Amino acid sequence: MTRIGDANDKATSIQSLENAFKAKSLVAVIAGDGHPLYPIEAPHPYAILDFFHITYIWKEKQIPKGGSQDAGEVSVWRVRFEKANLNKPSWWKPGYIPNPAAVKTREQTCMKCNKSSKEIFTVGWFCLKNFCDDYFIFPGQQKVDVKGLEYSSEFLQERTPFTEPIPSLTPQMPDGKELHGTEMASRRGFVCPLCGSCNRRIHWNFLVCENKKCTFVRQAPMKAYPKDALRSENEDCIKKCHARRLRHRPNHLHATILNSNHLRNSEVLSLGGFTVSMFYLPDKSGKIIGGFALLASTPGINSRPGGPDELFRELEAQDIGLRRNPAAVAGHKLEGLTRHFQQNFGARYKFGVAVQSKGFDEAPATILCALYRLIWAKQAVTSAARRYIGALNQDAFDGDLKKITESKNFNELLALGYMENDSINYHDDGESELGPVVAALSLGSPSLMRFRPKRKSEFVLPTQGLKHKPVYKDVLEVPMMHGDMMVMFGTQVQRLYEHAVEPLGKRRFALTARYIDPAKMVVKADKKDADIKGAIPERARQFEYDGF
Ligand SMILES: O=C(O)CCC(=O)C(=O)O
Ligand SMILES: [Fe+2]
Repeated sequence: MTRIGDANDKATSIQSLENAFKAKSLVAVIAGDGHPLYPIEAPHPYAILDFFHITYIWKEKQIPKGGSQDAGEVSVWRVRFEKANLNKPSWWKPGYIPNPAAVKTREQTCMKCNKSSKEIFTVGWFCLKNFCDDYFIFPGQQKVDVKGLEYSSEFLQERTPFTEPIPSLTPQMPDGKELHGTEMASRRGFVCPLCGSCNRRIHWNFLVCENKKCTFVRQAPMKAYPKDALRSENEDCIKKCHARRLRHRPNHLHATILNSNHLRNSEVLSLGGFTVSMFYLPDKSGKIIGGFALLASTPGINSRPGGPDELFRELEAQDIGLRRNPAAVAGHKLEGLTRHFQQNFGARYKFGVAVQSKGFDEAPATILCALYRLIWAKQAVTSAARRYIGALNQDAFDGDLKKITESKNFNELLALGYMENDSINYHDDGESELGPVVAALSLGSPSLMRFRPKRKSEFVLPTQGLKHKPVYKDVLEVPMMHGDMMVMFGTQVQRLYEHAVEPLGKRRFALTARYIDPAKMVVKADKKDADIKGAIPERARQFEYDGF
């Protein structure tokens, strides 16, 4: 890459550095291992140097690397960082201790702009203010020859004392005593107390140093999430959703219908002990292609033995293997992890992220108990949907929809853990080997689930004045409270809609069950693996659920 024009003065990066310079702020400097001026071999892909302060910012002319002088000069920003604590040895330059008072660069005021500039080059002084007519011109009106400019030794050796207090660069390890384990301070990364490496919070129940040469591991068991914290999160969620529902018509019992034109078909019914809100989702021609059901739980259901209260308390006390997995540029030094923590049970569910999987025979009772609740929910919701569409004209729904009740039992369950501020962005559950029904049980903190049509759905709705407007915004927003379940049905729903989940609290589990068709798996070994891992063990029968 060769720079062909002057650097932008308004870029946020230079503006923030200017602000830090003016405010005399401390800046923690992190160096990547690709830097050609590293005086030692870089110990990590990214290494934290120290706290620095900015002591000079100027714009400098140069001939772009790889270009010739004829190609023209360009101006680039330069920022001088000096280490804040000059008495502390620098690990990247062993043995070097600078003398703060040794040298001072000469400064001179420009006759043209009346601003002072440092004499930073060996060739002598000239104005360094890029807005000045005399910028890069010696006082005698002679242009500075940009080729071969060298910084003066005074400028290189100058040191500016930093007189404000310098805090520690190392944040404190999350304190197991005061925290319950899923708040921001716990979910953030940590600095290894053994080797000093910076680490990401990868595992739900323990901390491990990512430096392969280090052995640091520390258990981080969750404390029981306080009941009153859950209560107040629930109250806040109910208030927030209630206020939003009132702003939209029709005012639905549980959900916010953001586009009533779009969601014309909905009903509320009772299934088992649950109040169930059914929303039937259309394609662009208005035909129902499937739907979404929210099964709202009750305190009675939640507190039954083996019910959501017990499941939540068991999940927070156990280590079921939840971890964050590489989501972006896996294996690269810029690798990004999923926001939420995952563990796959049963057949392996392959989506954008590779998640570790355990067979149902290895699954704890909690998972199998949740699985049977979801199997019940699937059966109850799809039967109700079949009744609803059965009463409609044949051309009001997609023909394939009748098959949903015949779809196979779930053979997979993905457990997700969300800490404070974790979320899952818009996506579909539409991988080709997936069955048409997906069901989830929500435990702990409340959350908001949102649905919107995808661009490819080509939805257009007539709006006022008969102009037609595409719809890609949320059409439905549903709170999922502790103990609630949701069911999505219809393959086309996943093709034309996407959903996102935003937890509104600090500890939530979502257990989502699917059917993954081994016959559609390309690799033979995967099919066998799915058959074995997805078989529900006999001992799980005791968890069969009746809807109450
Ligand atoms: O967190 C949830 O309730 C559901 C998450 C989800 O959409 C998924 O697992 O695909
Ligand atoms: Fe999903």
